[in-house]
Amino acid sequence: MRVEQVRLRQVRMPLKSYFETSFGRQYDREFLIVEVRGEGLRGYGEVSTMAAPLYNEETTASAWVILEQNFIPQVLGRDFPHPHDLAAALQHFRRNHMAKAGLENAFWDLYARAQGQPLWAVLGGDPARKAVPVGISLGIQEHPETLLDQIAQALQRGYRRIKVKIRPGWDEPIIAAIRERFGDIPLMADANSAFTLADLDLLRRLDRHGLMMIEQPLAHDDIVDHARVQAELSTPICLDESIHSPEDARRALDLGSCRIINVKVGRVGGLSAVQALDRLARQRGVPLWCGGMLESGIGRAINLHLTTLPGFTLPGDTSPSDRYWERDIVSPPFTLNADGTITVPTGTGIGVDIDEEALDHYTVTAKDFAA
Ligand SMILES: O=C(O)CCC(=O)c1ccccc1C(=O)O
Ligand SMILES: [Mg+2]
Repeated sequence: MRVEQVRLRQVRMPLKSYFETSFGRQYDREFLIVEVRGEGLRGYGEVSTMAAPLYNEETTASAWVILEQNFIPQVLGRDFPHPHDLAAALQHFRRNHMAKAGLENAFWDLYARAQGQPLWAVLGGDPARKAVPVGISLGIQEHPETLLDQIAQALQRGYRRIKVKIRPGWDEPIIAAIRERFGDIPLMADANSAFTLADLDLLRRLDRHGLMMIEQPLAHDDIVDHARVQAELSTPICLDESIHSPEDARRALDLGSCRIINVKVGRVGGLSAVQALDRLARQRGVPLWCGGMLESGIGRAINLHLTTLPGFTLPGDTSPSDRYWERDIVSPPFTLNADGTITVPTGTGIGVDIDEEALDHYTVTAKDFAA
């Protein structure tokens, strides 16, 4: 399959309500959509960067430059029999994983469409997973009552687990209040690196609440201190920010830095890396789940397909479109089934139709690259 043309778009979508984590409050999403064309077909990928380097070091602007100057010239006009071959052609470029994943995943979509297969099938997903169980990630609020109301609503809608964001000052007492009101619900907390080894006492207090896991309590670039904390806690630590590749995951598991891994396809550099992580996790008996970056319907579709890989055994952060957007860029938008699952699209490729009008509406800039 030859990469004949690439269209890069910078997109800005306002969130229905702000999303606050330990690193800040977001009112909208600014990211890139990559469209790859070949053999009369189009494939789509999403670059899940943020406008500022708050979650990781990439930004939407840096991803644009790297794609334009390095990644797109590397693949344009070339023929790749399989997406793994395109991934291999980008492998010598260091990091910039979200930019890389946007391009590689668009080619996966194109490849799957050319094969007449859904993305999940070419990835090696489990055909029995017609729908995947999902959870919700709830941001930091002005008042604890607001969060408790949101949890009540999420449970009523059928979400399979509740994740709440924590940071110093919005931590153990919040979890205690949730346990007090809702009892033994499937509950976890995500610190987005807001704590240090000096907070070990606080982490021990959190440990008493029987959480499913504590996500990324310590620094974004650490796997050593996390191992020390994991040795002290009975609650599994889940790493997010610290895992950039299957090799990072192997090292973290060897060190005992975590017992669960949050997989974000952008953070690890594309669907080929996700397949390798899935194999590693099954060998090691480590549960995986699909993380989220407040994706549009395109990134969301990709997340649903990859969650059919057999190592993904816990509910992910893939909520339905109306949790984030007044109008999504795919049609129909994703909805939550009453049993807390989202149905995996069945069409070829990512299996969703692009709402071109909505996509154009949200597009800030676009550029075409031809072989
Ligand atoms: O609903 C989602 O997409 C998950 C949201 C989420 O938790 C998140 C959103 C932006 C940046 C980091 C994270 C995270 O998982 O740490
Ligand atoms: Mg996280």
